[in-house]
Amino acid sequence: MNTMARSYPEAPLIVVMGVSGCGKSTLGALIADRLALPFIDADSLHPTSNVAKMAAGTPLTDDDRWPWLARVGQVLTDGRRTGAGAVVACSALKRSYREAILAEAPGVLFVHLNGTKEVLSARLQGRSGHFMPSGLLDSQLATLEELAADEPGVVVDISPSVAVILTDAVTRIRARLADTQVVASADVVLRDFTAAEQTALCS
Ligand SMILES: Nc1ncnc2c1ncn2[C@@H]1O[C@H](COP(=O)(O)OP(=O)(O)O)[C@@H](O)[C@H]1O
Ligand SMILES: O=C(O)[C@H](O)[C@@H](O)[C@H](O)[C@H](O)COP(=O)(O)O
Repeated sequence: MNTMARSYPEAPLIVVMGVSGCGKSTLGALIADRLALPFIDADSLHPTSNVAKMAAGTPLTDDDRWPWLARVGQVLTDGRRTGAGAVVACSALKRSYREAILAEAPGVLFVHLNGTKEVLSARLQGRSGHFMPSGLLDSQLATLEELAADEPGVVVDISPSVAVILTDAVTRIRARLADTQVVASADVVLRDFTAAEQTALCS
């Protein structure tokens, strides 16, 4: 295993963002593993009323999302306070949502998983056992305000395989963290895939 350790002044706080089906849960967990950080899926932070609403095919409103975004901010703040850092999968569709997260947890780096409607639709069609219906994709795309160049973050194309996206994301994150020193109070171990992990991801 090729391992690289680096000291940072603060624990990394990363939000993996984008519309439903872009790969936040899948890639968020893998990015967290690669950066040796805890992973939290913001799907689990929604109140049951939000989940019921989405499951019934109704898009959330700002008023539905604000309390949820506050919980996301709290989880990130906890990651900062404990020194553990955090990777959170959270759609964070609008700039105002990202600004609210940043107000709560300054220093967050956003990783926007960006893809075409065709790719997103295919990924959602292939997913089972999730409360979010694929029919909400249009509303998600209409709500999305893409990560702008003046926001703290990186944009990653989701069309390739999970393994390729992961390598791209981690490379961009490492570069940004090295540039901005946004990260980790303790040593953060950034490791490459083992051969077994590569095989599993590419199968
Ligand atoms: N690069 C990829 N190639 C193929 N399938 C993918 C890729 N990324 C994610 N998936 C699949 O697409 C679906 C949506 O991914 P998921 O992580 O649940 O997205 P999100 O959390 O953003 O809604 C899942 O079934 C997942 O396994
Ligand atoms: O703001 C929203 O409308 C929701 O939070 C949505 O964007 C989010 O993505 C859901 O939690 C669905 O879950 P998946 O993104 O995992 O499909």
